[in-house]
Amino acid sequence: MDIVFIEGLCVDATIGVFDWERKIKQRLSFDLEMAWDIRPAANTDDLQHALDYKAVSDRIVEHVSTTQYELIESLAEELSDLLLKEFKISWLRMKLSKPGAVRAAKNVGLLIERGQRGDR
Ligand SMILES: Nc1nc2c(c(=O)[nH]1)N=C([C@H](O)[C@@H](O)CO)CN2
Repeated sequence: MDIVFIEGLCVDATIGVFDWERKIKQRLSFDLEMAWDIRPAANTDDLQHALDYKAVSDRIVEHVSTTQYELIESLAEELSDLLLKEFKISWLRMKLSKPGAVRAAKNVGLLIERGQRGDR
């Protein structure tokens, strides 16, 4: 299976478990790998047959900037679920980074895989 990817998609979000976090925006960053057979798009040279990384990126920005969660786990789960359904993606790997969360760390976050990868 082929992969369509998005790296370093940054969105400012209201997210966190502490009261002060509800009053500010914090930068989140997303790296996504999404299973997709690219041959129909390649054979037709038609975006209709491609997994449109711009449309996926726009959807992520819209969802993250219009919702509020305490845990990044909740956001990751909801977002991966809606991407799988809305874009008919069979499998994805999502790295969700909250780089400002721990002062002593360069980065913290989650790496999740959802769906069925299919043929490898
Ligand atoms: N596994 C998680 N651990 C923590 C989270 C989280 O969302 N998932 N969140 C926090 C705080 O909101 C933190 O980001 C503030 O510094 C702590 N641990």
